[in-house]
Amino acid sequence: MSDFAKLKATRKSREAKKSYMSAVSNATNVALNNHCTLERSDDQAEAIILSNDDSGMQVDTAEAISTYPIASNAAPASTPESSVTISDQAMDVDVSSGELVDRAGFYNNAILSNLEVRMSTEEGKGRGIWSKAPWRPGDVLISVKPHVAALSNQNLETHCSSCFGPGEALKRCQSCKVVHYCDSKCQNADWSMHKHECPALKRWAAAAPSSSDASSSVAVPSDAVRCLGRILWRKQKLGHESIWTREIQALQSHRISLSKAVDDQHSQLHTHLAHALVRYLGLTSPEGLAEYGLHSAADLVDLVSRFTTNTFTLTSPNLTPLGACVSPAIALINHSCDPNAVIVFPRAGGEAKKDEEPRMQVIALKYITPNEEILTSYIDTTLPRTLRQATLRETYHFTCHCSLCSHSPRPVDHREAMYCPRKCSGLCSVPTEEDPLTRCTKCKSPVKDTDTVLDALRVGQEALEKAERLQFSDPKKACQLTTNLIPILTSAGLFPSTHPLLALSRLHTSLLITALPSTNPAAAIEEISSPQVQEQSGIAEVTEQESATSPTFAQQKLDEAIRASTRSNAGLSEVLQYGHPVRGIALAELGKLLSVDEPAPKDVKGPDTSPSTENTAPNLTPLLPGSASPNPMYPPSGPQRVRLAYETLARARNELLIGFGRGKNEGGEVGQEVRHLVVELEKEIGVWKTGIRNVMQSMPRTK
Ligand SMILES: C[S@@+](CC[C@H](N)C(=O)[O-])C[C@H]1O[C@@H](n2cnc3c(N)ncnc32)[C@H](O)[C@@H]1O
Repeated sequence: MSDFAKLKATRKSREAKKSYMSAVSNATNVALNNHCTLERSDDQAEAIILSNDDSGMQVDTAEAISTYPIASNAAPASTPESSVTISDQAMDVDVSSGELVDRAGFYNNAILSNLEVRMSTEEGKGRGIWSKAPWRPGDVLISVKPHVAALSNQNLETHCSSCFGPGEALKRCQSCKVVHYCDSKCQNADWSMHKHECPALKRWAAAAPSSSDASSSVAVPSDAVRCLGRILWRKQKLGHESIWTREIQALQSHRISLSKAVDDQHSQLHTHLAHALVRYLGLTSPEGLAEYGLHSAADLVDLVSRFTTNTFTLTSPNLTPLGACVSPAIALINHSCDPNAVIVFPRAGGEAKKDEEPRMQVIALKYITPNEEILTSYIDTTLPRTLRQATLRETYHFTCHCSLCSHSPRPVDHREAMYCPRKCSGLCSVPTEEDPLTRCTKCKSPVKDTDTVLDALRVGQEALEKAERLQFSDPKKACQLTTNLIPILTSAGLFPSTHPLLALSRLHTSLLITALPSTNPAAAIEEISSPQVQEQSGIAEVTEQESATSPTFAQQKLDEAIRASTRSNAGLSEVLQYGHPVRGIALAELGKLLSVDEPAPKDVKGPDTSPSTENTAPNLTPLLPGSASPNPMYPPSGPQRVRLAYETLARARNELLIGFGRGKNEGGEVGQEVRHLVVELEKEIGVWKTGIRNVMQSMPRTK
């Protein structure tokens, strides 16, 4: 076999790339925040009959929130006016001194070795976790199985409800027909919970308006309601004095803040959850709640508030949101918009360690010194300060004073920046309604056309919200929106990491990847030439389809996805810390796209014989310097593309080794997969080099 043939053979052996593509396509909705944003499900909460009785138990939580006083055993964290309630039954804060007293003895156990729980000196911040030792980026600080977890409704059929892994041949519970498991081992592991959940799910479905349609959204309660159900059943089983229960009881609650804002969306969500939970438990009278240790409506609201304040998004190893979970130890970590740690679910142990899943880990993102507080971000830190602050206030009831919120990055925050109007290569802050005057920080030229920029920002935000809503129900329309809006924002001069341009670029990338045509030529030919298709669709349609499955079309779409992914990566690298898991996943996604066999490569001039650039960063800027226009020569084709794929994946691996943990973790499931790809590409590049050397040696020497 000639070297060229060998090369082609290597390229063919990368057929497994189709699975890379499906892996890539799955990352359509990467979670940027660890804490869970809970949504209402259409679960007939309104149908619950609100009852008041003499015992004072009331199921209408909205009213309860404003009516009921603080439970007498609740210990305010700092001052009596504090809106924060922590540790009632756990009694771990001495009310008079405000000191943390670990009476239950559960915080400083093995989970927290080289870490400790302390009371924050900052007003209202409550407890937090501090480091007792130095840590390096990529170190695993905490590794636990959550106390409870539940898949979101859309993942119930595609993932195992015990180990939370994906599966193609999952087995459905015969009785409730809702949850699925890999096998009987997974089912047995979940049985102690599911035996309570199963009849509750059946009861819920039977009461749903169209109970015949088990897949309808009203037939299954939301993940939040199912998680809350699991908390109460487990609490009942283990006893109210067990450490497990006391850890849940010790979670921080914001019930009092809710009472001050009964009409806001967040309070409505609480009311809705409380209603739905009562119904899910099948309770007909309020006394029924007592068997779960809830003796007043205030207790119920406290439980829901603890849950919403301390719930995390359970994600796949590529950060796709899968559901919700609660871990009291990890929930002790306070927030910063510039965090030194992240929370991930790396699934690093593969099949062999499946029974330990889902494993939730806190990973150091930066060097951490002893006596430094461990801080993660509850929200998307690519957002500008005003949006971050609004989300934190609304959902977590505090004002963030982290370094990023107190001192805006100088000279310009890249989350709200635009290019100099005179293209001097400097940047300006984007204008705002309140502060329309802005100038280039380098040449001091003012931005004159502020209305155009303000309009672009406004329509960009509206389009983003609309496209996010449509991304699953009507992805084509969502893609149309992102395709139309991105050029408007870039021509207004916005910097790639500016909000909402970055968010639109990321959504656009994931929509393009999901819509990629099959890159398998065999499949494409089959679709074109199938007589059935020809008969049914008529010639005109076949021609249309032909173009949609032609290699040239596939190449165009692939290149478009690569350009979009490159633009997203360029934006993310401006605003996220090196090694942030979102950066690692986005880079891996780009590397995989670049490593896909080109369906219709451009004229391949010959192998890239340039020296290895393993340690240099690939050029991820498809933009012409100082402007928002894409470089028309990007992406490269042939061997240059293979080399770029190799460099991008090698760089992704380095970042994944931080974001998903070094050592045994090996960057989690995605990091391990990327390592295999890097090795394959290295071999391929080696074949190119050998081929070139052989060709050179066989050529007659010229004097
Ligand atoms: C998940 S809990 C964190 C642990 C909590 N401090 C405790 O004592 O249980 C989230 C709550 O902690 C408080 N918190 C977290 N980060 C904060 C910060 N940076 N500043 C002020 N309060 C914060 C807020 O009350 C927030 O709702």
